[in-house]
Amino acid sequence: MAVVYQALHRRVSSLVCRLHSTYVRKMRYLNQLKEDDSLCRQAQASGAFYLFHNLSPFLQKVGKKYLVPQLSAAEMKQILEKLPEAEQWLEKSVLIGCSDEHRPHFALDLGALDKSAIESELQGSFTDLRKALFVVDGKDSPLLASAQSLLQWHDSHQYCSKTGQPTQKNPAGSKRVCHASGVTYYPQMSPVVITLVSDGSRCLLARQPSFPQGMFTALSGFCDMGENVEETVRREVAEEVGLEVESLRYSASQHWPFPSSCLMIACHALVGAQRTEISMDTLELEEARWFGLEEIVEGLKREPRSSKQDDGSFLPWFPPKQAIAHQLIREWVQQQSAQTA
Ligand SMILES: NC(=O)C1=CN([C@@H]2O[C@H](COP(=O)(O)OP(=O)(O)OC[C@H]3O[C@@H](n4cnc5c(N)ncnc54)[C@H](O)[C@@H]3O)[C@@H](O)[C@H]2O)C=CC1
Ligand SMILES: [Mg+2]
Repeated sequence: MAVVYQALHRRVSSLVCRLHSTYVRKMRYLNQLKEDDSLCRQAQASGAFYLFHNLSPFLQKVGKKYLVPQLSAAEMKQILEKLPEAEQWLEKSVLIGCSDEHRPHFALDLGALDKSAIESELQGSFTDLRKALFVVDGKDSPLLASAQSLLQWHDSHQYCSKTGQPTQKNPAGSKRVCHASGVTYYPQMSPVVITLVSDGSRCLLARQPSFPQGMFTALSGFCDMGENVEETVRREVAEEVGLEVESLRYSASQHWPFPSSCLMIACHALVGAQRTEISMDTLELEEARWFGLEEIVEGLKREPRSSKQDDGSFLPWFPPKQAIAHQLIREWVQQQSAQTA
């Protein structure tokens, strides 16, 4: 009876599944792979693999374009067969998504192998993520960022912080377990607010000494334990530029892999038009100032390369479109342009 019931249940589930959209089916499949270890191991055999070497993604340059190649499990085995424990290597991979046709995608770091040997065999190069994100196709940047963050998290959570014993990852890489203490560790992100402060007609941008010359961006800061987003925005703006936020509006969010997996929560904030005198935190910032609409529009057009002046100074430029700061600045321009039209 139980067998009949299970068969019926499977049939109904598969019928219900077929009624769902491609997106829903894909998300359910990915969740199954995270929960079902043997299904995930089987999926590796038909998977596509993205390669990293010490957290730098593998790219191929074709003409002027940088491609992010996917390798089949068979191609992976060819590369790995030169290693003593080839099978165990595939186990180190982490699940990072799947195609609409349910071909699972994995990322694998081959940091223990000779980098130049792989590069010449596969005709490409392992490229620092800070460069890779900005040269690949827009749809590939979030994939590289999340894959690298997950690999980085596994790399830095090899041991249980309670017992000091090694932790084991599940095949999908969605968690690590310490079998001695029973503690399960899940990949973590740090929430960070990024705020574009405006006084109604100007916006405030700042730079840290570590930024490339001439680059200004919106104020940012990590959320403290126990804070909500509104409290972090108010505190960070007060700390960094000495201003009081009167109101704020959520814009969008973005996963950001630097320094290690942040969830960037982007907001627009308004300060009183009569209370705009900046008192800058010189420990964190090198410069913070108000920008008018015209200067922002010019800055958005400027390439970092063309920012240097003959006298050695730099004209302001802003983060590229892959960074959520760029989106905040563009939204502010649209809002100002609509107001003045
Ligand atoms: N995608 C984007 O458009 C942008 C992203 N960001 C990212 O936001 C991050 C945070 O911005 P900051 O102004 O530097 O933050 P911040 O103003 O909070 O200052 C950084 C300091 O906060 C402390 N801190 C507290 N929690 C931390 C944690 N979980 N991890 C590391 N440090 C922590 C450290 O002492 C660190 O030096 C940056 O790392 C940057 O990569 C910043 C601007 C634009
Ligand atoms: Mg900050």
